[in-house]
Amino acid sequence: MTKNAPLLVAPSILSADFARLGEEVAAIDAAGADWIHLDVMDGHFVPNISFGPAVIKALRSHSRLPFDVHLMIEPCDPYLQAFAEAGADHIVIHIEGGPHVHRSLQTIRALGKKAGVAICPATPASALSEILDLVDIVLVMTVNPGFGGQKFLQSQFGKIREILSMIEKSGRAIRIGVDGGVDRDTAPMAIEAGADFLVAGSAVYGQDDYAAAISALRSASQGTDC
Ligand SMILES: O=C(CO)[C@@H](O)[C@H](O)COP(=O)(O)O
Ligand SMILES: [Fe+2]
Repeated sequence: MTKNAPLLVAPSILSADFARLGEEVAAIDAAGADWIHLDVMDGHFVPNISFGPAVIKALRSHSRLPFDVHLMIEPCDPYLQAFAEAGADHIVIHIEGGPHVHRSLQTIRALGKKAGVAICPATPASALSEILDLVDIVLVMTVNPGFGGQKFLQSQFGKIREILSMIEKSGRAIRIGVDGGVDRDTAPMAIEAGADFLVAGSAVYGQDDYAAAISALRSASQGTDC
């Protein structure tokens, strides 16, 4: 966990009831979420299709919480402005999403949004070394992106630790989160390794009581050294 960073919980609406998305966003806001995580999938970078800027724009009026938009699309550059205008507060792109990630991060910052980079399980931490000065958020994928409800890959713990150490050396206030398979069993280990925010889809929307589910994840930081 990065210094002085309280643990944040970002439920992913990928596991929400898509027929009632507005209500589902308002419900996790009321249940104590810190950020709303919105997974955008294109059927090309990942083998699934979710939703785009029009849906995000329609959801914007249902919560004032930061919209944390995880773009699993390739290319992303032609759409960054549309996501910014739709109401994204954070735009998280993939380090594997194209040859010009540096430029895409510059564009996100120029749009006045927090810039994030996500890293797939097969990509080493060292891939981040040349762009860390441009990011506010690092999202470590603890599943292969594309679907909710997958099993947390414990092989990623070493990478979380390595990225935390890179962040500490940079001296910048960069948030580091985990995404995929996060639940009350895996959250404490992810936090112990260095995560300071948790993205969780099924572990929140799969429960009847969203507030209890969020609070169970938040309390996962108790009992760790953080
Ligand atoms: O980005 C992704 C999947 O690609 C995630 O944000 C999922 O939505 C997380 O779902 P769970 O693994 O928590 O069910
Ligand atoms: Fe995600």
